Amino acid sequence: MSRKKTVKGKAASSSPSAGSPSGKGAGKAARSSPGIVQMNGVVHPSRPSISNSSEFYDIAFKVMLVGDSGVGKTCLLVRFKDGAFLAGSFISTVGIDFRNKVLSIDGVKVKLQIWDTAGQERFRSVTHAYYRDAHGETLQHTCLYQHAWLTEIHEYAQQDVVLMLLGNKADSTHDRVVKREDGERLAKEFGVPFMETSARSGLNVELAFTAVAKELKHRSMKDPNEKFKLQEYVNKEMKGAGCCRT
Ligand SMILES: Nc1nc2c(ncn2[C@@H]2O[C@H](COP(=O)(O)OP(=O)(O)OP(=O)(O)O)[C@@H](O)[C@H]2O)c(=O)[nH]1
Ligand SMILES: [Mg+2]
Repeated sequence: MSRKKTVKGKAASSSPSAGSPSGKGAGKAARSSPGIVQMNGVVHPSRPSISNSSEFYDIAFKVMLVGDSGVGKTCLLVRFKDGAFLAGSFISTVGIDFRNKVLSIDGVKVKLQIWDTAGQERFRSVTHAYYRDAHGETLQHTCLYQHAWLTEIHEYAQQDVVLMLLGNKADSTHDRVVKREDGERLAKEFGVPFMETSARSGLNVELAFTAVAKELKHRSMKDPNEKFKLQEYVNKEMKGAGCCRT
């Protein structure tokens, strides 16, 4: 199989240890990501950004993180990409940003281009424009609004998009808003896989993205000898909130 090279955008090269990853901030500075430049939250067409860091891959997919503001989308992405937790004050994402990560799935290099969207209502029209090309989506939920998010995905995303519902902040009874049973019930209602995650402890973060990558790879390669059931895989691999998987 021929290998392609991935070029990361500027967003992928920023350091989380700086405390303010790309995609966060007051929106004063211009930053670039593929095809867009964000300036004070306004999106303008542009050329793709150039970076000297690259990695080979076989297939690529676009995954979007969507959900209410403050549920931990950016922290989940930073945990997955860099293995770090963004402690400190909450800085809401302005517009949209992305990071690339290449996973090795059953010997195939799968590149996930993960888009971190802004949960704030005022950026919703920006997010809508990105749904169309997304192959996978993960949702984080704080409350009953998930019905609205799922409805929105059905309206704007491709019909066969891979969905995963995540209940983040499983490490903290204080910070979490939704009980596990409620998350499970909602996921069942919509027929999507569900798992609890924690960007702080790392619980199930790798698993969430790997499961989506496996499902996408399985669908795209259509290997009749390979059987993969997303929900079964998640149920088998998932760790409880009491555990410490990172
Ligand atoms: N306890 C705990 N706190 C978390 C976790 N994930 C994120 N947080 C905290 O929740 C706050 C919001 O996290 P973000 O990742 O910035 O939230 P977001 O969903 O990206 O928000 P928007 O960019 O506004 O859409 C921050 O103060 C984080 O430190 C987690 O797993 N556990
Ligand atoms: Mg954010």
